[in-house]
Amino acid sequence: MTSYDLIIRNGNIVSADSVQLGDIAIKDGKIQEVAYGRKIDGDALKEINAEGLHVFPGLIDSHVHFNEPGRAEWEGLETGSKSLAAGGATTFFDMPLNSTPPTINAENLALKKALADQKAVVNPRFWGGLVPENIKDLKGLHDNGVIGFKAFMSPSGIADFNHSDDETIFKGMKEIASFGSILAVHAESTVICEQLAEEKISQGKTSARDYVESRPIISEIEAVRRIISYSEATGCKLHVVHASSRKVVKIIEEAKQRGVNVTVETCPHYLALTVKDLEEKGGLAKCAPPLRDEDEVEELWAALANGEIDVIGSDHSPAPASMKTITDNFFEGWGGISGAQSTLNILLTEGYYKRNLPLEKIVKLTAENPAKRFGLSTKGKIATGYDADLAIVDLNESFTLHNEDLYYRHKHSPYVGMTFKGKVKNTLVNGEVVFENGKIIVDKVQ
Ligand SMILES: NC(=O)NC(NC(N)=O)C(=O)[O-]
Ligand SMILES: [Zn+2]
Ligand SMILES: [Zn+2]
Repeated sequence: MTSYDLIIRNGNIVSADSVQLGDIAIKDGKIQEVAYGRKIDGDALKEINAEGLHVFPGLIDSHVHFNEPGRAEWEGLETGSKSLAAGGATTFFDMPLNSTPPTINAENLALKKALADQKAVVNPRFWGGLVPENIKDLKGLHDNGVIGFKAFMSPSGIADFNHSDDETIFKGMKEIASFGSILAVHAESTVICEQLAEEKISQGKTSARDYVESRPIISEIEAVRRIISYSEATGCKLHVVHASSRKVVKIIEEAKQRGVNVTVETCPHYLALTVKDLEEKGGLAKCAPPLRDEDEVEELWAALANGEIDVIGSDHSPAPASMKTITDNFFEGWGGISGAQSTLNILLTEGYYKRNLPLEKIVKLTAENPAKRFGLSTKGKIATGYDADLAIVDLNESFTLHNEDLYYRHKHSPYVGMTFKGKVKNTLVNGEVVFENGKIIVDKVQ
């Protein structure tokens, strides 16, 4: 009898504090042994020779919108999860909105879970929503295993997911704190964004730059300050998603220092793209908060290097091409970027290669930190007893991203045409190879 299901030999194993040569043995979906600097004895049903390659903990993408049920024509759990696997991600947290019905009660959560069980090729997890109508449903969502709750402080762009006024947020946070869960927020100020947009539009100012100026950094800062105060008043754990600027991160940093239980996410697009890209690529690069200028991008990289940011999530928020085509009015068209497949590519090319961001930091931001923050006790690390969720990467291989390389339902992305260094060769989910030689080789996660 063979000792293991799989042995990965001679890979450079990347953890949050080191990169070391070693072997990894896997059985029953779990990592059985990690041997640094020596060979694992015993045999296996399959061996992968990882000589010259790097083995990362699979990415945990804590922020995707896969739109199913109800809006699968925008993406779907199958295409969305396949794109993650192709990019080295092994777990996703699906946001409660852009699916219909949205995940705002236990019944709707059950619908989404059942579909993910049939279709996802990586591990699915779910956020519940906090909306003005569902305070009474939060506990039921929690009891059914949501990661936490997501609220919008400004309009979400989706009719069946209302944004939360301050009363809702405060009440919701008290409730969420009562069972020890966490609130994730889209933090932009409704007052600032709406009034500035109204002004611009009434003056016929609708360029990319006008759109960006209608959602300024101060609008994020104002909302973040307010929600931090609510967190301090209620004791509710807080996670600020998609911070677009280090100035926002600084506010969160100060709160952390006072002992507030708050973390912050940024996204690959704020690290790889600027307002210029929005001007050039149009709707493909439209999101909210919007892309910023180059100096902000560099500051965000500095914040990453300095450990001020906790998590990188893709905020993959796809839509059909027709909704991403903007001719002259940037206030029209879907706000959301298709990018889930490229997170690691961007961190390696723009981070590791261009700005000396250590591989260890990439592991922290994409695996170890999200696992810790959101209570995935068997994920995020390459260590004995952990789930065998892994990405094997050739750091020396370069490629240019083409539309046809994308697994998304709609094969467009602002990253198409970019040349990346570092290519995912294999992705393993629960010990099973799901992506190999450029192809997805399973139908669903085991
Ligand atoms: N309805 C959305 O998917 N919105 C998303 N859109 C972005 N980020 O542009 C988000 O996370 O706010
Ligand atoms: Zn958002
Ligand atoms: Zn989002």
